[in-house]
Amino acid sequence: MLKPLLSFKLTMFMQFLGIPYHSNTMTKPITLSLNLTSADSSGRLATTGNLLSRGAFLLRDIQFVEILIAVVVFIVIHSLRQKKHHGLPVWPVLGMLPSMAAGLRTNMYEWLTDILNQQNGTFRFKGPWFSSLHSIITSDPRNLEHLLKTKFVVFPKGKYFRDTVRDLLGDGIFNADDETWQKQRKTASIEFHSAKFRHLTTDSLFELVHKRLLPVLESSVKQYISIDLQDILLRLTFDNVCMMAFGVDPGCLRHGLPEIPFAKAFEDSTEATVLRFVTPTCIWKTMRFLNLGTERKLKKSIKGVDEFADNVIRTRKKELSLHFEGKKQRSDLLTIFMELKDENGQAYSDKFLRDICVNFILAGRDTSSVALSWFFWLLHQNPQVEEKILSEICRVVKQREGLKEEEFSNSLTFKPEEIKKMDYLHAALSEGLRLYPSVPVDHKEVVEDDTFPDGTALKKGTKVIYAIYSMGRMEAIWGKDCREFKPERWLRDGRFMSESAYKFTAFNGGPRLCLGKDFAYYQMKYAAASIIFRYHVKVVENHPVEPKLALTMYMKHGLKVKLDRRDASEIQKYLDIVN
Ligand code: HEM
Repeated sequence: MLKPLLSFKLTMFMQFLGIPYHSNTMTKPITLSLNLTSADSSGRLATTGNLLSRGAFLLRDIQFVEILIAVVVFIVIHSLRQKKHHGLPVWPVLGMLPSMAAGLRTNMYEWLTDILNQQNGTFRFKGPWFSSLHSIITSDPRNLEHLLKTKFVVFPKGKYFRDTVRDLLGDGIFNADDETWQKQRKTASIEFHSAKFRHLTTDSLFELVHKRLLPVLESSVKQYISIDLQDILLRLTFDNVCMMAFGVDPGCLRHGLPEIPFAKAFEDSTEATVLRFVTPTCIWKTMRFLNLGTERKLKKSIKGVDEFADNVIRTRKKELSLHFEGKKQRSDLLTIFMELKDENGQAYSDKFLRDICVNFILAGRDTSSVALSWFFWLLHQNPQVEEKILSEICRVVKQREGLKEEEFSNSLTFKPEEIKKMDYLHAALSEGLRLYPSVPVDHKEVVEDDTFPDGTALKKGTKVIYAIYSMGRMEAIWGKDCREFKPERWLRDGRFMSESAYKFTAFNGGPRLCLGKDFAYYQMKYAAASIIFRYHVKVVENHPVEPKLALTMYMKHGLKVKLDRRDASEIQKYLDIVN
């Protein structure tokens, strides 16, 4: 890089003097002065003077070049030496951006994990001068407890996060702080714990699994074709969460797997939003202003999301205003929030209602489906875990009173209390989430000077990123076998034992602990048990599996699998074992 630049400069000056010069013949200054003396003998004094001054200029220039080389070498060595202290080289002007760019081209989360491991769990990312990328990145459970619980008020989501995702998430729960957040959290929390809402969600899941998911899977078996399991699971959870949020079934999961414009718009908008986090703010804001590139895509996809939401809100308002006698009472979030009033006694605006629903869809759609995708991939590599899950399913169902053996057929359905008893499955899903958390990194902002328990000083305005993915791969937290898939680490005497939320942060912790955690486990366990009981899920050979850079941890190339139906003798084997 440096050599061509210098040789280009020398070539220019040689040409200026009229001396033939090739970059590979680094002519020494002495040779040059000899040439100048021989030119003197021709008696042309003016030319000689000219040449002498040109020569002096050249010598000065060569000194300049040498100084330049020395400065550049110094900068390179100095920047590289910073790696020891800061975890990464720190370049003038660009800070750590070149290393981050390289990290983005590989597996970003593994790249981050390596640095955090070298830096004892916390490091300071220095972005380019005047950029918004400076931050503290941590995976230390002590710091997590401090920021998520002990000093919760000092670490809100903050202005940077809110500004970055506002176009998509508005003032919805994921993107709100203070009263706006509290209000939504309180209402949604009451709702999530109400029996009516639980029935709505479990009933809708039951219908989706038995009337849509299993028939779609069965049809792939009959046709001997492979399917993208991640896509199918995303459709399942999308339909399920739209029922919870809007009370509307978009019908993504059905035969033929149709492309639903709302689902597509939703996916595109989350993808384009996440790119803002790795782009200096001034650049994406300029792109947004000029309606260019990813910002143009974002604008278009948000329009698609808004159109769907506006339509549902308008229809629901009309429906509620009619007050049909004897009409079945709806218990979705949209209806609940529509019936509430704000602090001035006014109904919530359509925009706010849209924000609430979009945030819940984001919360409930991508998280459980990507968690299940990674889980099935891990099962494929750990068949002994799959066997233990199947054995547990058979043992739990066998405890049913008056059970007949023919019930162990393709039409078996699980009862909610049976799902609860499946501790090993619960442990296996938790283990999957430890290694592949659906939200791999999360973000906070410091609103007053503070210090982390590990001694890191935090200035007001600092951004803090907690690396949930990396936490699952820290020997200091999980021991030497931290990279192994071992559901047993979650069990004591066969019972599931939960871990501290600051060590296992897949569901966040403190006052902002995931509101849908219990439902998510139920949903994942129900879907997983229903699939595992009927099929072996085999990942197609050589299918590439790697995470995609997004708000949630998608598999970049989906999960191509082929299903094999389990035969009755296999189930019988497990029934005999449990007998
Ligand atoms: C495996 C499944 C899930 C995982 C791993 C998960 C994880 C998380 C995480 C990490 C957060 C914190 C996000 C943040 O503050 O930046 C969160 C918040 C939240 N989750 Fe979940 N989630 C899951 C499923 C669900 C489901 C199914 C729902 C409901 C439909 C849900 C509803 C929420 C809500 C409403 C919040 C916001 C809480 C708040 O800010 O007060 N989640 N979840």
